[in-house]
This record gives sequence, structure tokens and C-alpha cells, in this order.
Amino acid sequence: MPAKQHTLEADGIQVQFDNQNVLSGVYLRVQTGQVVALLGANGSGKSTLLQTVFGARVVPDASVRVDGYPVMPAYRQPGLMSYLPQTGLWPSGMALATAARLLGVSLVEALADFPTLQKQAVEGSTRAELSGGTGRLIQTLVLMARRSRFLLLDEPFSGVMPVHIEQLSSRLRAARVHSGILLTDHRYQPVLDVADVVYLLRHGRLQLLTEPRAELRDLGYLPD
Ligand SMILES: Nc1ncnc2c1ncn2[C@@H]1O[C@H](COP(=O)(O)OP(=O)(O)OP(=O)(O)O)[C@@H](O)[C@H]1O
Repeated sequence: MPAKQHTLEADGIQVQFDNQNVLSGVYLRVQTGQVVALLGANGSGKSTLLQTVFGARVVPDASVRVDGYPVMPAYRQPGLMSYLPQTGLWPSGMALATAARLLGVSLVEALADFPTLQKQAVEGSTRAELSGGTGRLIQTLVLMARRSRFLLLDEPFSGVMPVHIEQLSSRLRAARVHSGILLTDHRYQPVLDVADVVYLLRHGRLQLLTEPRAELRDLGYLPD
């Protein structure tokens, strides 16, 4: 029997910095079974939006709902949402195994199918001892192993080598069985390859793209 579908919605999000509107009148919808891409220029407000949805940023009048019920702050609801911030998920000097344990995950299971990562994540090793891309990938895999209903990923492909991006993309596709995934990254190609739905954040608003590659080219986000 197919898993029951759940819907995350967010709206009413108005954010200003220095009297400039960063987010105004955003409506976002993510369903379990979907990978939803959030694209946009540097500084367009993608990270601000993810922080707000997770509850890490408090925005008056914002509404975040799952299946129609308010879930603010979402991070307080057990099993509901996991969030990979752009700045890192745990302190870089913390042992990977400790970080995974605090997140309720087995490091070995999280890194299954990634033998090179398993070799690097030996007892006591920390993110600070790994390359940037390896550390990024390990954080994403640990977070995914929590199997939360919704997963917010801010630049999971950053610094990750193509062969691992491919493997991570397969994991993301498979994770749709139990999760809805909201993903932002400047590596448009792998994002578009994995996404079921694509939003462009522009002038503070979300635009749903129906022909993502063509529209991104027309708007100057992708080269001709
Ligand atoms: N705490 C803050 N104080 C002032 N301005 C901020 C603050 N946080 C974010 N901003 C501004 O808000 C805008 C949106 O930032 P945000 O990090 O959300 O963009 P982004 O789309 O994630 O960018 P990038 O793709 O470069 O990561 C930027 O202009 C940024 O300078």
C-alpha cells in the first residue's frame, strides 16, 4: 500500500533587511514523495526561507503547516523535520560518531554504500580533519538517516565530487518514499536532474517553473 502523503506549506513570510524586502508573499508547498528545488541568485533569500520554515528564524505572521496544522517551530516536532544549514550541522571539532549519536543515527548505517567515507570516518575523527566536500556529504547522509518526514537541505552538493553527487541524488530519489525534500543548491544540473518540482525565488517571491531549463535560460540564470 502506498504511504500516506503529507503536505508542508509555508506562507505569510515577510522578511526585510535594511529596509529591503528579502521575502514578501512567499507560498511554498512540499509533499512527501517529492524533491522540490528552490533556485535563485546569491542573496535572493533561499537560506532565510529554509531557516524560517524550520523555525530557526522567527518571522512574525509566518505560517508553517503540515497537513493544514500549524507546526511552529517545526524543529520541536519529533520526527517532522531535519535541516542542513549552509553553515554546517554540528561543530567542526566534534567527533563524527558523537554528532551522529546526538542526532539519533548510526554513522555506519548512514554511510552505507559509501565505503571511502566509511574509511575516512574512523573512530574519533572530526569534520575539521576532512575535506570540505567530504564533510558536507557526511553531514547530509547523517541527516538523511534520521528519515524525518521533511528534509530541508541548504547546498548539500557544495564541494561534493560528481560521482558522489550522483550517488547522493540516488539516495534523495529513494528517500522520497518516506520524506518530502526541499533542496537548494547552485549546482543547477544535478538539482534539476533530481527535482520533481522547481521554484525560483526572485524579487522576494516564489515562481513555480513548468519548463525549468528553458525558463532559467530565458531569465538569465543558465547560459544559452
Ligand atoms: N542577519 C542578517 N542581517 C542583515 N542582512 C541579512 C541577514 N541575513 C541575511 N541577510 C541578507 O538577506 C539576503 C538573503 O540572504 P540569504 O542568505 O537568505 O540568501 P541566499 O539566497 O541563501 O544566498 P546564497 O545563494 O548566496 O547562499 C542577503 O542580501 C543577505 O545579505
